Amino acid sequence: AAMSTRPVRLSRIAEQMTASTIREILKVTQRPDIISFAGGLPAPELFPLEEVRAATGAVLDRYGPAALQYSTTEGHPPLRAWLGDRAGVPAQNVQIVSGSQQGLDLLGRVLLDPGDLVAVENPTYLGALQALRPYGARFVAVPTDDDGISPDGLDALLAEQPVRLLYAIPTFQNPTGRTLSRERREALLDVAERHDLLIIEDGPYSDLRFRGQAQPSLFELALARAGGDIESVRVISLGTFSKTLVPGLRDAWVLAPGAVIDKLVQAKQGADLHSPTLNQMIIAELVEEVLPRQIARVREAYGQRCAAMLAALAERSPAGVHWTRPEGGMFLWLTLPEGLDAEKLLISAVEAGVAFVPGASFFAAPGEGANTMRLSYVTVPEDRIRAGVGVLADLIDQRR
Ligand SMILES: Cc1ncc(COP(=O)(O)O)c(CN[C@@H](CCCC(=O)O)C(=O)O)c1O
Repeated sequence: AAMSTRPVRLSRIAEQMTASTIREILKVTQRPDIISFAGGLPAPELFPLEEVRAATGAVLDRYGPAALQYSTTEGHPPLRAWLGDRAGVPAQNVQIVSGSQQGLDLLGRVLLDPGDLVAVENPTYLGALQALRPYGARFVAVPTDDDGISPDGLDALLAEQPVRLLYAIPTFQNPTGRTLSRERREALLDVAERHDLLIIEDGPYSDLRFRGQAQPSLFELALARAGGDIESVRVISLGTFSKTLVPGLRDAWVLAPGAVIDKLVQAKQGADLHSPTLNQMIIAELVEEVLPRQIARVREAYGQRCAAMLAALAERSPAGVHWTRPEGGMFLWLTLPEGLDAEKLLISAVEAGVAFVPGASFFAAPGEGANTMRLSYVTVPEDRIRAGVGVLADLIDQRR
């Protein structure tokens, strides 16, 4: 029968899929009056709109119809070459993906077997949990402290459990805003080498430093240890233009050994054939001049907005609440007094016109982090940051 009232039977993988809390909250925060500290959405008023308009014209003039035609899965050659040069790797070790979110999905597909143990920070980026879970990943939390991943804790974990890979955000971590020190990065690589551990380093915020000392990525350190030979590097690097240029063009990349890139290409052929041709060409047009200027602009603005949020929190210092002090990135992480439920707080906060992401969704283990929450300080201007923090502080104090 072509028609039926029986529900369509979904796959077992589909059954394991969950919604992204951030994406669900974003639907609510479309209301213009909402002060949203929820999504890690870059400040829209800082987008290089005119530069994108000019780049689009230049690309269409230069490439004509080819800019709108199918293109190769690996990605736009000038963009891969630029990224390869910047990372010190051959262009064939650079794979363009439609957002680092697609990079996570494709890496899950080519690296994970059902049941594989994936070590993650606790808390970690919920989009990684969402991307990897359908491939059968079982998550195990790496011991972390106020300074991020504990290399000794990871060493102990690896001695006990057959971890398939570590997924980490060492620089301006999502959701905590923490950054691993240089010595922890070195110690982490020592532990990884000892256990032959594969690391996926996700670094969307690495360029957004507004305080403190710049740190080399795990990938850079591992490439140096390998004498520049990426084929023997066991850190796969994810990067994106979403946080430094614009997120809506969905342009990001993966740096990996050739064997992984070859499989990513095949997985991507099956997923979407290639990333949008025009978008890649526009980004390639912007990387030389506009990107450095834009990075300087957003660092300045985000540093001011972070300072505004920290000042508002310090001023109101809601009783029993503590928070992280990021050196860069987009987020800070609040821990509420025990017993205070951030998901309940969100309901009254949205009624009062403020949104944030409750922390529980960032924990791989269910039931953890009920009294935690993530605040993004980049999307709204400073006066609305102060107002929004005031509303949250009042709600928290009322719940004391
Ligand atoms: C650690 C980490 N890895 C990958 C991504 C996805 O970035 P892409 O735009 O796919 O390159 C992100 C972006 N996460 C933001 C944006 C999600 C925005 C959204 O779901 O609309 C957030 O946590 O709010 C990230 O934080």
